[in-house]
Amino acid sequence: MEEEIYFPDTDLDLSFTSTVTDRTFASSSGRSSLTLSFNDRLSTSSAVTTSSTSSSTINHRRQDPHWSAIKSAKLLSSDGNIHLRHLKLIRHLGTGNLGRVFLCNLRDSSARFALKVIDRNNLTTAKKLSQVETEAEILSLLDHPFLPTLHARIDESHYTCLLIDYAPNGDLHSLLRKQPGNRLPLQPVRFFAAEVLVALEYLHAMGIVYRDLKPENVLLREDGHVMLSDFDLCFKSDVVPTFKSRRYRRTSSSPSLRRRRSGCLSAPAEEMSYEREEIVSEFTAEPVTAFSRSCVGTHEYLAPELVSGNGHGSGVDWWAFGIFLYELLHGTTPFKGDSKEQTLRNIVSTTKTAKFHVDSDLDEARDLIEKLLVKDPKKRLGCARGAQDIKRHPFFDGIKWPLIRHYKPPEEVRGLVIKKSTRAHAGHVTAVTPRSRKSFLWRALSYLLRGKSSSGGSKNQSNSNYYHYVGKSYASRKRV
Ligand SMILES: Nc1ncnc2c1ncn2[C@@H]1O[C@H](COP(=O)(O)OP(=O)(O)OP(=O)(O)O)[C@@H](O)[C@H]1O
Repeated sequence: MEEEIYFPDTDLDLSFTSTVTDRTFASSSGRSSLTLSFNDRLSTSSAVTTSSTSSSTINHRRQDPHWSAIKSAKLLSSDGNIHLRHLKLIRHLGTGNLGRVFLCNLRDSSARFALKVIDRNNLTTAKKLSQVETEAEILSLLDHPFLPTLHARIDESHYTCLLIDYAPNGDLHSLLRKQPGNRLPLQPVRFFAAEVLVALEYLHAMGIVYRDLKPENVLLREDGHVMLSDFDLCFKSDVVPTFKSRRYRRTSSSPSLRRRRSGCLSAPAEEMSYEREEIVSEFTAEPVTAFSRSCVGTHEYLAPELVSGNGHGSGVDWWAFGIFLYELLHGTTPFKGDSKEQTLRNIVSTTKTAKFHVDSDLDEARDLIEKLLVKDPKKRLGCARGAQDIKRHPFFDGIKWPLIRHYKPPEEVRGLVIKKSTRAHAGHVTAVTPRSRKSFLWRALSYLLRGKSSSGGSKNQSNSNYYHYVGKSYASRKRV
């Protein structure tokens, strides 16, 4: 039986949070985020304030029990806001740089949340206060299935508390440590990487550069889908969205053909490659003009331009995405040295490159990682057109991006417990209803028929709807 801790109704001396603010990592790695400089922004508010955030306006979540619980609690609250007295603490989940995180639920409700409690009296530097404000500000902007929702911000006495979605499956780093060789098989890697990519794409479209991607910050929801966490190192800039059509030509080979190549069913080399040409309409919203000189992040994940301190933009997230992919597949990071200094030297060295396992199944992963771990950010995949180009890499072939939240999380991963009964209701994740499935199949079929009757190999497709993918599978049957 878990011990229940209630917030006092009147007494605001929440002494349970006042013991430590020094970082004691709950995560298994102890790899800490580094902050060498940051725009200091002081918050002077000390009054009791409670802000209800996006949850009151996010109507597409009305099926979500968390959303309903928050709504009911607000209705019953005398001032329409959530206060600490409405919450029941269940247990301590972990301690970070800024404060402690607790599992809690609303009184008279079974909906569980994570509560990040920051004791402002223990934040000794303006930089830390600024990070709290950054985290709260970024969280308040988010509305995405792979990112947490800020249900309420509660400022009482010297505490700032952020009530967010709870991720009961721990973090990806702890999950990796449970796998043989600390690495995951290819399919789960594709699943987690695709979801993280979509979350980064959304952040970038909002002008947010994340700067702290690592498996420790990829939490896993009850339904096995990801939830990025930790936004205190983010920076925000303007985004000028563009919409352009461009001719896109690609030659690739399918995994099944690669397998045949090595077996007795070996096909002639020219049959291995597919070439397809598409005219794609691309929506790009990437903070390409973002610029910061702050050196923040986690050593093994720092991009060379971050280490050298010459200024960086959103490309640091694509570098980190390359390191992330490498770590999921290899169980370690590619530039790790004996000391943090050596790691940084390896990152900036022009001669040091990532070493890969010799495994033909990893060919496409290797190619993608190499394109992401290009030391010059101008030549790095993703830096010109953002996530679009990464999504098109053969490593992600076959993924129907618009349906990504409906993909089944990998069940064969050791230590990942997916609660099936909640899959259709957890957060934003809803099952494809029979009706929508039917209409999807119908529209896919009619598109296919239209595609067959049209002449020529090039298709005018938008990558922002599923027609693109139906068209792609049709086109990929053609060999040149
Ligand atoms: N929404 C959540 N659901 C479940 N566990 C969480 C949640 N948020 C945080 N945690 C746990 O609490 C710990 C502390 O989280 P917190 O975000 O404060 O710090 P951190 O991730 O260690 O990073 P930093 O110190 O850089 O902010 C995490 O390691 C994680 O295990």
